[in-house]
Amino acid sequence: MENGDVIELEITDVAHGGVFVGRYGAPGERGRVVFVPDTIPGERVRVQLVDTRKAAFWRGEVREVLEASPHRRPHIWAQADLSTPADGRPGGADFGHIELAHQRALKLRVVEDALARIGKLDVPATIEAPLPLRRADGSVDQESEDGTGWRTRVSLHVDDAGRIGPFGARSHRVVPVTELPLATAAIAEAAARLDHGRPGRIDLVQPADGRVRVLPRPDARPARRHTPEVVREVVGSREFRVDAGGFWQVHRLAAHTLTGFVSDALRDVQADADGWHLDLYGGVGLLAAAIGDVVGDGVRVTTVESDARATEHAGENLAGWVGARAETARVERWVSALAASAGAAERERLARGVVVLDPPRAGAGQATARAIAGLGPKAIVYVACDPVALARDLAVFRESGYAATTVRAVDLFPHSHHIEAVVALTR
Ligand SMILES: C[S@@+](CC[C@H](N)C(=O)[O-])C[C@H]1O[C@@H](n2cnc3c(N)ncnc32)[C@H](O)[C@@H]1O
Repeated sequence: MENGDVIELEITDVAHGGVFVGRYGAPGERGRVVFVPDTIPGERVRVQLVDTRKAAFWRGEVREVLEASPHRRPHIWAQADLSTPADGRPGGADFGHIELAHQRALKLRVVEDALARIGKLDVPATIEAPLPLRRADGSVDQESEDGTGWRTRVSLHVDDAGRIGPFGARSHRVVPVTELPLATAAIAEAAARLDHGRPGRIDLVQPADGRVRVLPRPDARPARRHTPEVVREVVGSREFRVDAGGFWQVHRLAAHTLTGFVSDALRDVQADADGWHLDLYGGVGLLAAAIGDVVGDGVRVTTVESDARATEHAGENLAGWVGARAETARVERWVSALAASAGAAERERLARGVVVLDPPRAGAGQATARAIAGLGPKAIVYVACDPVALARDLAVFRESGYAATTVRAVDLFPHSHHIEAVVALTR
């Protein structure tokens, strides 16, 4: 077979990365794996092959759904629907054609598969929606019924012709759009008003004050950089300073939800004031604050983050705890330097402490995971945004004597394949 050929496939599974799996071959044979987006396990689809170079698998695109899954829905983003020609479909909502509850069942399957196949781990996993937030005035902020309107951060792109929009599905082609259903209403309105920009990126950010900031990030950067605006985010009764363009969780309920999940895990492992706790890949100190709230005023916690401005904010955000420190460093270097320099008293406090880590998509990696385990903390709480990287790191932690009892996934990215998970590990 070659690119352009059209085949019929039965879709049998979901894979990591927002694609689905069918096998092409004669009846009775295992057949060649074909990865296809925009479909659902159980569907029969007509697929055009778009990449047949590899021996192990091919890639295809759906041309027609012959037998639809009962979980198929009109796409949440009309322009991303299969009825739009492929080059006019925006990316970022690759599960938007699937009923919300079924998206979560599929994401759980991806997490379970990664744990079993890549991590060789037999750990049960669960999946939940973002936690509802009860405000001081008694009102409850919760996920919208259809799972839209959650993005408080959106990146759009401007191409050389001045077109503004998200990138297309699986491409770096700018696709102008008339709506942004995953964004908050205020961001969608601000995006609709954008009518020009220099080639590059435009970020739209809506912090807790509700006002949308438009942050142009042209490819041709100005010689003189301006000091970034600092905005305020709110989680429960706590405030966090963060650069408008700096890292903050994207779903409007994410910071609150992760604080809840991490606090539950810290209570489960009985984090207390005896230990020296670490918040690795700490950003502006969101999870260090969760440690402080669970452990109490006497907490000793250090947050480690590579971005100097984020660390500066973490220092201020955690100023209410005298035992809190914020350090700018790469985690891999900081942990090995600590391992080399810690004296007996520090080792003892580390052994009674908990390490919370929230690495970027690539995970901590083998060497860093091993070095973290080498510090010998009483427990590790891992916040992961990629199930495959999580499974790899959990396997390293298991070899180092740390076991997880459950993996608690949470859907902080509805209508996309992305998934977050929180895992508590003890020795
Ligand atoms: C997923 S974010 C988590 C931030 C924080 N826990 C939160 O929830 O707001 C990961 C953070 O790790 C930082 N980072 C990435 N690679 C790093 C490294 N090698 N060492 C230290 N920090 C790193 C990023 O700048 C980012 O702030």
